This record gives sequence, C-alpha cells and structure tokens, in this order.
Amino acid sequence: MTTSTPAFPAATILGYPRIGADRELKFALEDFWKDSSTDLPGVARSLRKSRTGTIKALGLEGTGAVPEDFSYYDQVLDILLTAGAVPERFAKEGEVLKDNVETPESPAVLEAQFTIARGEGDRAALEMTKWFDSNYHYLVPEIGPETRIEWTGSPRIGAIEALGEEARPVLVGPVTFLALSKPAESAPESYDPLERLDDLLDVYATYLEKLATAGAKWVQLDEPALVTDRHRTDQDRARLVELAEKAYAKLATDSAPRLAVALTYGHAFDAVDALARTNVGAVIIDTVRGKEPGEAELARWKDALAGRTLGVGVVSGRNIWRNPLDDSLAQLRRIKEGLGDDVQVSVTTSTSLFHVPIDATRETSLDPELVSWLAFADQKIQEVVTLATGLREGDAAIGGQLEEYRAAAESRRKNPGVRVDAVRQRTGSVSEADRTRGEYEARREAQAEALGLPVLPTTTIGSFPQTKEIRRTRAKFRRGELAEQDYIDAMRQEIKDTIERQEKIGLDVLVHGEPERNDMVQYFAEHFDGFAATEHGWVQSYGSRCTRPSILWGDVTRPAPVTVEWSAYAQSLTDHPVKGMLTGPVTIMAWSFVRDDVAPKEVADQLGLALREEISDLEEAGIPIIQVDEPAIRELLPLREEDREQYLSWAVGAFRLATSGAADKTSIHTHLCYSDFATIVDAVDRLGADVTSIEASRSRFKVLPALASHGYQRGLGPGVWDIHSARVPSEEEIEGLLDIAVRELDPRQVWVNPDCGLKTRAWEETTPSAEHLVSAAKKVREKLS
Ligand code: MET
Ligand SMILES: [Zn+2]
Repeated sequence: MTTSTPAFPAATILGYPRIGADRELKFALEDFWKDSSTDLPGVARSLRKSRTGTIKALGLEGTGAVPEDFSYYDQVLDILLTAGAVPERFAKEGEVLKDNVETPESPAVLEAQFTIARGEGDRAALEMTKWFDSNYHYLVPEIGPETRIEWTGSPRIGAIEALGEEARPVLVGPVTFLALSKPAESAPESYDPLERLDDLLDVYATYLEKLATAGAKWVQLDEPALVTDRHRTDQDRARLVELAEKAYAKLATDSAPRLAVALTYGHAFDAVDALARTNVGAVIIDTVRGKEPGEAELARWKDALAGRTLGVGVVSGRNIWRNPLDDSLAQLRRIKEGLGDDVQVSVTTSTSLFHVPIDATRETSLDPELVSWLAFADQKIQEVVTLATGLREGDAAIGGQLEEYRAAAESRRKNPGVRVDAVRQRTGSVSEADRTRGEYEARREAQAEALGLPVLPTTTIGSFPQTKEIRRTRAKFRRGELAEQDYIDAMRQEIKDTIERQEKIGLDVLVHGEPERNDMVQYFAEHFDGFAATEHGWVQSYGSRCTRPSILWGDVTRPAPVTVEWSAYAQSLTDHPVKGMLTGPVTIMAWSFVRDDVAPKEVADQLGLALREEISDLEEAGIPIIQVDEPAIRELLPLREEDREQYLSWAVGAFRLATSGAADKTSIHTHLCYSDFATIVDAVDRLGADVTSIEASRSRFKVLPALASHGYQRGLGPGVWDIHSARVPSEEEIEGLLDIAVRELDPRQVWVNPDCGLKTRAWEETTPSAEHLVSAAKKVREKLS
C-alpha cells in the first residue's frame, strides 16, 4: 500500500468545462483546421493553466484536488489515441501517432487526431453518439481482434508535469472505454470489444506509471458504464462490474498513483463493493442521478473501505441550479455517520462539470433574482468547498452561505412565474381521455381522404438549407438592425422560394423550411413563457461545437401562436399539403436546463399543453399535417432498466397530451433521430403518431425487422438519405433502401424522406439528392403497381 500518498482531497470536482469561458478552444480549433501553423498547443497550455488557476482560487487546494481533464476534442478519443487504437481506414494517421509518441501535441499528431475525429473525403469520421443520458457526443471507437492497442503517448503527461501534484489526471476508465466501443468493421458479427480488456490494461498500466513519474499522486478513472444496463450492446451490467474488479485489481498497485474510480451518471452500489475488494484509494458515487446509499450499504463499506475514501457526488454536474446546501449537508452527515471514522468522506460533484457553463455571475442581462438561483461551474466549486467545510466544522463555519442560499431558495419558491396557478390547474385536471385520439383506422381513412397522397409519399423532415443570407437576416433582426416587417418579408421570401423549389423537385408533402429558427428548441423557448436565455452559457456539444441551452425556470405558457403564420403562409402558396413543424416536450426538456423544483412529468405536461394549443391553431389555419419532433426521446432514456418505465410513461404521456386534441383528419407525424431505436420500439409505438420518420440510412434499415415484429402498424418513414455529409445519394441507392422497406413493411405504411433536417446542408447537394429521392420513390411505386 502506498501509505506515503496524501489523502484524497476532502473537496474536489470531477471535471471542469474544457471549452473556455469565451469558447477559446472552439475558436483555436477552427483556426487550426484552417491553418495548421496556428499555435493550438499554446492555446491549450494557457487554457489548462487558467482553468487550474480559477479552480484553485475558488478554494480547491491540496494534492490531487484539481482535475486535469483538458481534451483537444473528446475524452473517449483521447484514450483511443493513447492506445493507438485507430480504425483501419486511418492506418496512415496511426503511423503518425506511432512515430510521435514523445510529442503528442505536435502539429502532425494534432492533424492526425482531427482527421480521425472528423473524417476526410471517403474516409468517414468516427461515429458520434450521446454520452450516457446527456447531450454531449463522444466518438465511438471501433475495436476488433486485430486492432492495435499499445501505448502511443498522451498530452496529459506533459500537462501534469507542468501543473504539479495538485493536478489529478482524469481518464475515461478501461471498462467504460471498451463498453462504449463498437466492433470494428472487419470483426466478426457479434464481436465484443471487451475481449481486448487485457491488452488495454497494459496500456493503462504504462499510462499510470508515466503519470506517476510526471508527479501525479492521484488519478481519476471515470467508469460510468458501470451504472448502465445495456448502454450500446447487450452487455450485462453484472459482467461489467466483474470486469471492473479484475481491471482495478490489476491497475491499483503500489507503484501506480492512487486511483479514484468515479461511478457517475447513476447508481451502482454493487460496483462500489467490487471496487472495494481491489486496492483503489477512492470510490466516488453520484447521489444526484443515482441515490443515497442506505444503512446496509454504509455498514458494508464501513469495513470494506476502511482507510480509504468514499467520494460523494452531491452537487449536480448537470443542472445549473444552486445546491440545496442544507439537504446536502444532512445527507453527507448521514453518510459520514454510517461509515464511521475509518472511511474518509469527500465532497464532490455528481459528474464532471463540462455539462454546465462556467460562471453565472457573467449573466448580467438576466433578472438578478433568477441569477441568484443559479450555479454554473464556478459556483459549484464554491458549493463543494462550502459543504466540505460545513461537514468538517459544522454549520456555524458556513453560516453566511447557508443564510444566503436559504434566502435565494425562498425567493424562488415565492416567485409568481415559478408557480402559475392557472397552469397547475390545467395540468392537474388532465385525464386519460386528453391523451387519447380516435381509433387509428378511422384516422387513416379520414387522412387518406383529406390528403389524397400516392403510395410512398415523399417529404422532408422540416428544415431546408440555412444559407448565410438567412442567418445574416436573422442576426440583423436580433440586433435590432432590421425592422420587424422587413424581417418578416425576408423570411416570407425564403419560404416562397423553398416552396417553389419543393414543387419543382416534385415532393408530395411540403414544409415551410424553418428559416426563422436558429435552433429547434431555442425557438420555442423564446416564444413560451417560463424560459430564459443566457448570454455566455455555452456548453460543449462535441469537438468545437457548443450549444447555449435555455433555462426552463417557471411554469410554461404560450402567450401567442408561435408557428402558425409561417406555416399558413407556406400553405397559401401551394396546393400540396404543407406539414407544420413543432418540437416535442421531451426534446425541449432534453436540450434545455430544466427546473429541478417540480417533477419532470409536470414540466412535460405543461409543455404538452402549450403545444396542444399550437396544434389546434395550426389546424384552424388549415394545416393538414403536423409534425412534432422528438429526436431526444431516446437520449433521456434512463440508464437503468428499473427506471425506464416511469420515464417512458411521462415522456410518451406528454407527447400524447400535445397531439391527442387533433382531429381524425389531421395527420400527426413525429421524427426521431440520433440513435438506434431498436431498444424503444415499444415507446415509438405508444407515441401513437400517424407517421414516424426515423434516422435509418446508415444502419441500412436494421431497425425495420424490430418494428415489424413488434407489430407496428402505422406510417413509417425510414430515412433514405444520410444528411450528415454533403454526399449526394444516387437514385439506385435510395431505390435499394426502399426495396427493403416495402419488403419488411406493408408498402402502404412506407413514407419516403431523408434521415433528418437539411439545415446544415447547401442547396447544391440538397436539390439533386431530393430529386433522386423523388425519382426512386416513383420507380418503386411502379414496381408495386
Ligand atoms: N424539424 C427539424 C429539422 O428538420 C428536425 C431536426 S431533428 C434533430 O431540422
Ligand atoms: Zn432529426
């Protein structure tokens, strides 16, 4: 046992935003992509230094107290690079990495890394997928029996040398890395990347040794995969826990730095037991999304963790609300009491703070009262310090902060926008009937008559290219440089142009094109009451991409129709049916910072009711088809099976509440993307939409058999055109996919559409691709008749 190692810090955070307070990393990356002679490593160095300085100044001090988790692009990619585990198509870049093991931040290595992350020409980028149930996207490693897995260097070694022993390197753990990987293309069908665990452990052993030499006393390994039931494949959680025990038995040695293993994003008390059987120095649990350990756990860990540390993640790494300090202190004291004096309790965050913006005090244009309820990363650091002090020294030592927080909580409780009685009365009186539409058969007939569409109707998902011109016009209007009427005229011109293009292409169901929307969630947040927008509240979405989520702080109402005029104008221009376009309750919640003072079901129903009013107004304005997008429904699916039904019941319930007021003859569509839907086929069915479009082209319609065998009866538009690149799919290719669709489903169910919206595309590729889509549909129609 390395008895000389100082204790795990009594207060710490599990990670800090990487992008910089003014998105410095984003801009440095984008500059480097344009010109690789720019000094990206210099920017990285100064970012590492300034964030370390901030964290220390806010009170996290001592050995291992400051997380060093900076990443140029993605934390999963970092491990892939360190292990040299590049997919075959990037063999060339793999050689560059191998030749530069000692200079992991040289321009050549950085370029190689970005080629792997972003793809180049025919060589597709690594797939991106959501990191657990968050809105951050990581890059998915591709691992097969032949994949190289050997030490290939890491920028973190030099960073630790520069920062000293207060810095605690943070790495994605080996079990999580492989659990998040997918089989390499050349691997056998059901290959499990976890088969390479032993090879990867050798790399981690080398890594730990080098970090020790660089001066690290503590290393944090994040193992969130251990809290999930079947994250990607059919991994069984118990098996992951077993593998973790084996892995840490091997890695936690006397010569390595002390290891702190973080079980974030949920709960996995059995994994704490397993890790306690190894020589790790600290185990960290998440009591925000997870749960507080009970007496039985504490009694077990009292002995099992004696001489070591239990880190308690009691400050949320994911929301932006001030911590309920009194409740947290009470929880920490219960845990401390249950564990006795032999186990050190450390106060920390539930996850890394990279899900939240940096500093709430910069939000000077928000109502100061609202700001007083908020805690971004820097405020959360102070909370962690306060709680640790309170735990050690008692309430009196932190009396001032407790008072301040209590006063803010009181103002929040009493704020008239937080609780609007009329809204609560409406949600309180929602009945099952409000979530139920007429029988599908009757709806189908009424819609067929109202719409008169051919078999295999063609349509798009809603947005059309957002040209520079459109974005410039919107920005000018926002800055007050364009009069409202001029703005409206400009957008109408766009809509007119887009309708004409769609008619010319020959699509059956048209859309207005969404030129007025910067973002499908923010747009509704701006038009509903109950939301606020930040100025600097950026969070990393992936790589250099950031989003600025709105804050959903109060009861939601719709002061006026939001989309009706745009859709009605589009419909006035054409004889084709125009599809109205709304964002669903679950997606609005997933991509906003949602209030933590009422149950998600209440928030979802409030949004559902606001959307229901919008749908009714769209119907009245003569819009025959209304699409309610729910791309995030899979993202919020709880990581543990036991929590899923409850989630699906409020999520599906809110969608049904939004849509069930629609007349039989109104066709309700929904759109889902960003994931594999095989796991939620049943939920998709329960949404009850007349037509569901899903992302499916890249997986070559793999989800169809699952839908068919589930007995899914209604309309389905499996995407036939991957809109994530500028590539124009050929008519034959689309025809091939449609052939599969009409074989797997009843042809009368099939709709023809792309995988997702086209706002990031240019017209150059959009027009020919859409033409191919239309002509392929015609071909398949002919074959059917
Ligand atoms: N209607 C939206 C669009 O077409 C749906 C996007 S799903 C991420 O952009
Ligand atoms: Zn989509």
